[in-house]
Amino acid sequence: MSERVEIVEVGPRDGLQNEARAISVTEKVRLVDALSLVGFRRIEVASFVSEKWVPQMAGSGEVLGAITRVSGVRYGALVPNMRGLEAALKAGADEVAVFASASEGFSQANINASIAESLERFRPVLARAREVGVPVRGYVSCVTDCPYDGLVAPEAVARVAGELRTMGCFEVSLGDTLGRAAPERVDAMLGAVLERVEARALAGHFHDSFGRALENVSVALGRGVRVFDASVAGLGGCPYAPGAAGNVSSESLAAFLEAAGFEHGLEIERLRAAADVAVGLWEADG
Ligand SMILES: CC(C)(COP(=O)([O-])OP(=O)([O-])OC[C@H]1O[C@@H](n2cnc3c(N)ncnc32)[C@H](O)[C@@H]1OP(=O)([O-])[O-])[C@@H](O)C(=O)NCCC(=O)NCCSC(=O)C[C@@](C)(O)CC(=O)[O-]
Repeated sequence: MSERVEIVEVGPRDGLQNEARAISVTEKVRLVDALSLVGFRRIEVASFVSEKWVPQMAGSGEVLGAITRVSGVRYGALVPNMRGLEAALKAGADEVAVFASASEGFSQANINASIAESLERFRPVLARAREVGVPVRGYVSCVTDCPYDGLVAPEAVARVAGELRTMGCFEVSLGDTLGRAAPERVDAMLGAVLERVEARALAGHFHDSFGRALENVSVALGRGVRVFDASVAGLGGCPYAPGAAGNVSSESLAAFLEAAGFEHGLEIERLRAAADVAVGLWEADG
């Protein structure tokens, strides 16, 4: 039997947070419901951040309340602080994610805090989530390149990833936020991170601005990473990373993994149907 690689669907969050127009709760729910039938074990559907900072994620509580939950699927949400965590718990998120950066410039631009301040902010979030039995994922953004500070040193990524893991994150997702990473730099970054975090607790999160995301997935597979984030129809980007395109598309990642001899557990026809729903959102965008 071939080895399993998990694709974590992040389109409803990472994708829609960057859309130009306001997407209604009904439209978001339609997309999540289509994705729920595909076979993903985890779908990131919400973000409990300031509506002033990211207006596109308004209504996240309503989205979590209105989706048709499918057994075996964990529905996740981003939380930047305790307030976000409490809102996510109230809305019934099955998993939450805190998000840090390996570069100071992006940390300030994205969450108005230094890296050290952000990690301190996350400690009580992890403690409270542990109390109520909700798993916490940790993101590290800008793992090779930062839109404000330029190149990021592998050791800086390893430090933040190690802190998040030590704090209790069950998984650390390494984000090439700009989609600018060259495979050899991803390899060097992973070499440093693996000194502190075991491969089974890592995920790869590659944006595809320059068409190199799948090469970077390949490098990470070679390093033992077996979880990758992807976005249906390649939706997305980050409002605080100018010029960044969406994540690698879930469809191309599934095809790539299949060709490389891995099992992903997704039903391709249903994935295509969900991609049609996502493309419909763009078309409505004009
Ligand atoms: C962290 C803050 C809130 C700090 O924002 P701040 O201005 O420093 O802090 P604040 O405490 O003064 O809060 C500002 C306002 O937000 C409210 N507020 C405070 N907390 C919350 C909350 N949880 N939910 C809702 N509202 C909140 C708070 O009440 C206040 O409202 P006001 O008094 O002005 O009316 C802000 O910077 C923020 O929301 N940033 C989020 C930015 C974001 O979501 N970026 C995109 C996601 S990260 C990403 O895309 C990278 C990733 C994960 O995909 C991986 C990758 O690709 O690299």
